[in-house]
Amino acid sequence: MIEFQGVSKSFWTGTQRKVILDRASFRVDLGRSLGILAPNGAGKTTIINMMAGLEKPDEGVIRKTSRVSFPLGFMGGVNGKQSAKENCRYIARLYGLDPDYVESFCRWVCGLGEYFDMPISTYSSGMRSRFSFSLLLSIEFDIYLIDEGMPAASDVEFNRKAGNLLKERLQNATVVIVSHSPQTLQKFCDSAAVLRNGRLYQFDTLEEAKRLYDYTA
Ligand SMILES: Nc1ncnc2c1ncn2[C@@H]1O[C@H](COP(=O)(O)OP(=O)(O)OP(=O)(O)O)[C@@H](O)[C@H]1O
Repeated sequence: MIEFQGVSKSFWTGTQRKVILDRASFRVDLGRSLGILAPNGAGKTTIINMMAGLEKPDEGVIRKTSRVSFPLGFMGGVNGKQSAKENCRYIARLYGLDPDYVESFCRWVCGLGEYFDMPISTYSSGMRSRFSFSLLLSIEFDIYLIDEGMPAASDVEFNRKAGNLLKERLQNATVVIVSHSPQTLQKFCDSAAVLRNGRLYQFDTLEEAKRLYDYTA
C-alpha cells in the first residue's frame, strides 16, 4: 500500500508557484492497479518520483507498507562508466538478490549482445531503456511505478518479450501508471484517477475518469 496524507508539492518558477498537489490524500492498495491521467506538465513524473521516494513532499506524509519499485526508466542508480553486467550485479547485491541470476535474466531480456559488457555511456537511449526495463523486471516488487513519458525502446522483439514479462509480473503485482493517454491505461488498470489543479480525483473505472479528463482537457 502507498498512502498520501495531506501531501502538498509545488515548484517556484521564478514568477509563480506551480502547484502539483495541494493537501492531497489518497491511497494505492495492493491488487488494484491505478492509472493516473493528466495532461503534459501537470505533475505525473513528480507524483511517481514521490511514490518512489526520489522527491520529497513540501508537507504531508507518504506511507508505504509494500515493496515499491523505482520508476521504470529511472537510471539514477546506474553508473554510466560501468557495463550493464557490472551495474546489474551491483544492484542485485543492494537488493539482496543473487547477482548471477539477475545478470543472466537481464542479459537474456535486454538482448544487447556484446554491448551488455560495454560501458552504459556507449548505449543509445533505446538501449538504455531496454537495460532499465530488464533491471526492473529482474527484481520482484509489490508495486511497479511506470511513467509513460519515459523514453521508449523501439525494438519490436524486445517490446514483445518485455511486454509479456511485464504482463506476467502484473498478475501478482500492482502497477501505478501515469499517462496523458487513456488508451495506455486501459491495458493495465483496475481503477483510474485524474490529476487536476493540485487534486487527485479517484474513480472506480477508467470510463468515469475519462469523462472528467475529456471535460477539463
Ligand atoms: N525542479 C523543478 N523546478 C521547477 N519546476 C519544476 C521542477 N520539476 C518539475 N517542474 C515543473 O512542474 C511541472 C510538472 O512536472 P512533471 O515533470 O511532473 O510533469 P508531467 O506531467 O510528468 O509532464 P510530461 O507529461 O510532460 O512528462 C512542470 O510544469 C515542470 O516544469
